[in-house]
Amino acid sequence: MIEGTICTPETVDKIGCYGNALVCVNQQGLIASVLFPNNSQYGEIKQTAISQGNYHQLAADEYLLPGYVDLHVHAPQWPQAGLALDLPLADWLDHYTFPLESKCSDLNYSKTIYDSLVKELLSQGTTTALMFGTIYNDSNIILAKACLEYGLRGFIGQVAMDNADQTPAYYRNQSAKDAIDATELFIKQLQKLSNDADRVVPVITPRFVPSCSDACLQGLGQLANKYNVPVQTHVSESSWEHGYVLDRFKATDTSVLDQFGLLTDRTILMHATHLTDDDMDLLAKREAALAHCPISNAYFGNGVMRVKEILAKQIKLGLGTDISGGYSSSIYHNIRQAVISSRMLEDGVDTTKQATTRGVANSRINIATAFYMATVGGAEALHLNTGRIKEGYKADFQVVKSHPSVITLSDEQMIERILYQTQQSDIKQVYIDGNLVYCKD
Ligand SMILES: Nc1nc2[nH]cnc2c(=O)[nH]1
Repeated sequence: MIEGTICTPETVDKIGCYGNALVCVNQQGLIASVLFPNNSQYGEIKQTAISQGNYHQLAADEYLLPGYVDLHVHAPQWPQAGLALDLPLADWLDHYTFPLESKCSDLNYSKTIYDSLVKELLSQGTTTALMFGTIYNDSNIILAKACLEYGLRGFIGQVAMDNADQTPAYYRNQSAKDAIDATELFIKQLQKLSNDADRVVPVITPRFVPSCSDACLQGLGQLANKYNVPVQTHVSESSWEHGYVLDRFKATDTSVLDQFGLLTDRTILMHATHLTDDDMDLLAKREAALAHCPISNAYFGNGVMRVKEILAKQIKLGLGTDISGGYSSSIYHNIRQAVISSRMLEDGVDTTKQATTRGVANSRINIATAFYMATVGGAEALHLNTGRIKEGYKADFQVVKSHPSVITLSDEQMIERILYQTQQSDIKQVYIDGNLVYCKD
């Protein structure tokens, strides 16, 4: 049981902050109740928890927030975070990223980097991560075991990439069949490894349309239908990538994925900076989700995702760090960048143009919306009942210490400042399913 001030997303642009909340967690790791002093049972329930040694009172400057859902991580790229951002997407993949990922054929190396990554994500307040692994089954299993060992809820993809035109010989599936078989094997392996259905979850992962043959996309679509597991891939990420798919299929990524049976209500598509209106309508119709990676998009996206329009169309939308296209492992940094990028989209950036024609009107989002995406948006994309501090939701929390203020702030101002100013060292504890998985010092 935790007592203190809670901050939880209420609507897409409103955060609720409540003092003296008593958050009770049951044996299943769910929030059993959130009580306030005006509740007649408050005192008795609190006393029982204290006498059972099951009570944690937050300090006056600490706040309880939901843990974050990071909807896009490339686990094998963790050693490269904060490096190598000087090339456009296709060159970056060829020059830096494929060579780096191919190192995961070494399982000792895999264990070192995956242990480090999982611990890092927890220390950033991330409680669920949707991750790309590599083409190597054994290495991906090591990532899953790291999630189980340290407690992170991990959705993990066996990467499929067999198109010889767009992938190097040293790092590709030898055939479409090889990619499909490896994916099916991984689904079975992970389902066996995880007793509890949602601690480590296999994800069908065509890297992106350019790196897959038609036969590979077709086979993965059949697996999506057979196993009803999540699907993840990059879409319409850069001018080059968007144009490549238009050239090859005379259609956009979103509609190509749909043709191959890969656009389901369990699909999460990353980046999507070049979506058309038709793409958005199709996404809404299929109930597929999007992952906004605003830091990464500033490097590779060649544009800003139209977040406001996407939300208005009720498309599920979460946030991702995109390690290592994004330099940071922090969802806080991406919350801030999501707001900043939306402001630049609205205002435009080329001051040689008239202010009235420079930007895209009505594009800005506020920090509450970015927080909503980091919590509820990501949770909805993965069909998880997490992301809110509310009865029935998973007890996935972070305890954050606020920075001292020279003026008195309301709780609403405090959460705004927390979202803008929290650093890794301010995150004191992290809980997943009610279990303490990270404690600073
Ligand atoms: N940002 C990003 N985009 C991709 N498109 C295909 N592969 C990748 C990748 O590793 N990172």
